[in-house]
Amino acid sequence: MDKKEIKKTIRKEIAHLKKNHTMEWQEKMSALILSKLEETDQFRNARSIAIYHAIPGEVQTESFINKWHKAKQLYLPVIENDFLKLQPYHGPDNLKAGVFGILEPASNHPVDVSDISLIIVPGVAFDKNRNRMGRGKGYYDKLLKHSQACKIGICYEFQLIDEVPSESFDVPMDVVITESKVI
Ligand SMILES: Nc1nc2c(c(=O)[nH]1)N(C=O)[C@@H](CNc1ccc(C(=O)N[C@@H](CCC(=O)O)C(=O)O)cc1)CN2
Ligand SMILES: Nc1ncnc2c1ncn2[C@@H]1O[C@H](COP(=O)(O)OP(=O)(O)OP(=O)(O)O)[C@@H](O)[C@H]1O
Repeated sequence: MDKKEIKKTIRKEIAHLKKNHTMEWQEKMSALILSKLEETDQFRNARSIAIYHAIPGEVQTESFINKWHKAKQLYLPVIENDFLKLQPYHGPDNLKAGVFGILEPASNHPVDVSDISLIIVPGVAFDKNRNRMGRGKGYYDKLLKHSQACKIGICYEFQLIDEVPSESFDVPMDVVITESKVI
């Protein structure tokens, strides 16, 4: 199997594992994961932080976004012509459903990625070398390529696998956080 095929198989396996976890479980674990994130120096020192608005099965970020958006400048991804742009988050009333039904900021003032000091990255799976794979569209790879920011991947423990088949364009994380460890 080539790397693309292996990634496809992993995506199916993780999607299957996600079905075993209720939203209640996800909310509880997400709170644990995000409390570990809050304890990192990278988070404490960051003023401008990119995060994502979660969909079911991902580490749930809504309470965290509400908690921090006044103390830090938060940005959320918006898909524009097959590229991710980071738009400032101005509160829950300023969101609209974008492609794939993910909530995105409605305003259009994208920030330069070089102005962001920390990017919280979602992923389908990560490994102990902090390699990451996503949903297979390369959106985050293309965004992270242009960024010097600290990149922190967050996921549930069941999304940590032995080895993500990393390809030349995959950008590794600086830190990966699950409910039971910080890698
Ligand atoms: N919460 C969140 N926001 C994000 C991302 C993400 O992974 N999570 N993205 C990271 O790139 C971008 C959106 N990328 C996406 C890429 C593909 C699919 C997708 O293929 N959806 C399938 C089924 C869902 C699945 O893969 O399980 C579909 O709609 O048919 C969804 C989002 C930007 N915003
Ligand atoms: N830096 C890049 N420049 C151009 N194309 C890229 C780049 N990175 C990835 N791609 C393209 O995107 C496709 C998907 O890549 P990959 O499977 O690594 O996505 P992913 O990491 O799972 O997705 P995502 O980053 O959206 O979460 C690749 O086949 C590649 O052609």
